[in-house]
Amino acid sequence: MSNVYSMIPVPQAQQIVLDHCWTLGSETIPSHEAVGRVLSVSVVAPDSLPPFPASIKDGYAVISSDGIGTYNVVGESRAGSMDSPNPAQGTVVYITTGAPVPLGFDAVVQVEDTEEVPSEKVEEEEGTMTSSDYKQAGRKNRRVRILKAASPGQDIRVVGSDILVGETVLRSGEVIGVAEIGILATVGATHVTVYKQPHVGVMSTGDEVVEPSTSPLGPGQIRDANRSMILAAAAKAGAKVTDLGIARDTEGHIQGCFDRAVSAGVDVLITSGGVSMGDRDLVKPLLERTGTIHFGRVLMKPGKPLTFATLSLPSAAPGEGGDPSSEPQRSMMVFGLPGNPVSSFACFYLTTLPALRKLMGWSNPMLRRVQVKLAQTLKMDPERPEYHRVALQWSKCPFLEGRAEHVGCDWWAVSTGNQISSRLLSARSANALLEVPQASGFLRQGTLVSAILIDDLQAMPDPDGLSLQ
Ligand SMILES: Nc1nc2c(c(=O)[nH]1)N[C@H]1C(S)=C(S)[C@@H](COP(=O)(O)OP(=O)(O)OC[C@H]3O[C@@H](n4cnc5c(N)ncnc54)[C@H](O)[C@@H]3O)O[C@H]1N2
Ligand code: MOO
Repeated sequence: MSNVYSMIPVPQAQQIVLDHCWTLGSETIPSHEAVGRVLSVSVVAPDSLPPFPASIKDGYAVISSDGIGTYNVVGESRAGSMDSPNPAQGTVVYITTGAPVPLGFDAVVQVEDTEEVPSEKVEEEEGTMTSSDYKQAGRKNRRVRILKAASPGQDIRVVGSDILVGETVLRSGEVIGVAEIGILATVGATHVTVYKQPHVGVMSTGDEVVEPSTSPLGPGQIRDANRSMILAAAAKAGAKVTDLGIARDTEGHIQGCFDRAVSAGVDVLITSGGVSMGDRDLVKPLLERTGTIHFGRVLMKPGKPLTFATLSLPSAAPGEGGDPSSEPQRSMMVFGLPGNPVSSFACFYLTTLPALRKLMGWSNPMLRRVQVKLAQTLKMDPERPEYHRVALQWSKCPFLEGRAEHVGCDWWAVSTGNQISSRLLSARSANALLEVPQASGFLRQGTLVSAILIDDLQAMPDPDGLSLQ
C-alpha cells in the first residue's frame, strides 16, 4: 500500500492540511500571559485616553487670547495632582507633561518659550539663590513672561485623542505581540479571551535513533535530532508540547506512542522517520490501518515522503448527566515527517506550522513570501522543486563590488551550502526557504526568486559561515 501514493505538489498538500484544521475553542487568560496568542473576542476601550485634556509639554497653561506678556502664576498642575485655579485673563498655571490642563485654559506654552520674572521677595535674595532655589520658591507667587503667543489647543492632547471610549483597540483574530500587551494594560483589560493552544505531541521512530545524551554512540546509532528540534519549533509557534519519546521500529512500539498521544489529549501528532519505502518504514502502514492518509508523497526536495493523516478518536467521556451526542467527535492530525533532519525541518515549516497557526486562530496562517535576489548561481533539480535553505541579507550587490552599478541595497539570498537532507547545518542560520523551481539547468546569480520566511530577519547569520563574498 505505502508506495501507491501519488506525488502531489506542495500547494495542494498545504491546502489539504488547512482543510482538515478546525479552530480550537476559546479561553480567558491573564493578559500578561497572552503574547503570541490570537484574540477570539475584540477588545473595546472602556474609557478615553487621555481621560482629560493633557499637556504635551512642561510649561504654562495659558489663555491663548492673552498673547505675549507677563502673567501671574496662579497655580500648578502636575501629572497626578492639580490645583483648580479660577481661570482669569492675565493668569497662567505652571504645568508638567501629562498633567491635566485646568478648565478655562486653552493652550500650553513650553517652558523654553517663557522667562522667569523674579518676584520682589526673590529679587531681594538674588545673588544667593540658585535656579533650583527659584523653582522651590513657591510657584504661586511667581510671575512669568510668555515670549511666544500660543494658538488655541497648542500642546494639548484632547480627551480621547489617543484612544476614544468605545473604540475597538484590538480585533478578534489579531495576534498579541508586545505592543498589544501594552494596549491591553492601557485599557485596563487584565484578562483576554483567546483561542486555545493546540496540544502537539512529538515522537521519533527508528531502531538506530537514541537519546541525545547517549555517549559514546553504539554501532549504527545516531542521536535523535528531530524530536528536540520539532518540540522547540512547535513550542515557539505557541503550541503546548508533549514529548512522546522514541519508538523502536515495531508496530507495537509506534502504536504505543500513538496511544500515549491520544491519552494525553494531543491535537497534532508529529512523527519523524519510517515513512519511506523500507520494510521497517512502519508509520504509513499503521496510519493506513488506524486512520485516513490524505497524502503520502509530496513533490518537494527535501521531504518527498511527507505523510499527512487524520485519526478519528473516541469522544471525550461526557460529564455526569451529559448528552453523549452533543460531544464533538475528536480527531487528531498526524504529520509523518521524513527522518532526514532537514526534511523534517522543511516539512514542519511548509505544512505543520500553517496548521498550528490555523488551529490557534490565525486568519492567514501561511508563511510570508518575499522576493529576493540570488547571491550565487544554483543548479536546479529537474525532478523536484527545491526548498533551498538560505540566509537573507540586506546588502549591496555582492558581485558588482567596486563597479559603478554597485549602488543601493537589496535582499540577497545566500545559500547555507551543501543541501543534502541529512545535513542539519544547512538549516543553521537559515531564515528562509528559497523556492527553486523544478527544472533543468541553472538559476543564475542575481535572479529574482521567491523565498518563504521561516524566521524573523533580526537574527543575522554568522558572518564567518555565510558571507556574500
Ligand atoms: N527506495 C526509496 N528510498 C528512499 C526514498 C524513496 O523514495 N525510495 N526516499 C528517500 C527520502 S527522499 C527520504 S527523506 C528518506 C526518508 O525516510 P524515512 O522517513 O523513512 O526515514 P528513515 O529511513 O527512518 O530515516 C532517514 C534518515 O534519517 C535519519 N533519522 C531518522 N530519524 C532521525 C532523528 N530523529 N534524528 C536524526 N536523524 C534521524 C536516519 O538515521 C536516516 O539516516 O527516505 C529516502 N529513501
Ligand atoms: O526528500 Mo528526502 O527529504 O530528499 O531527503
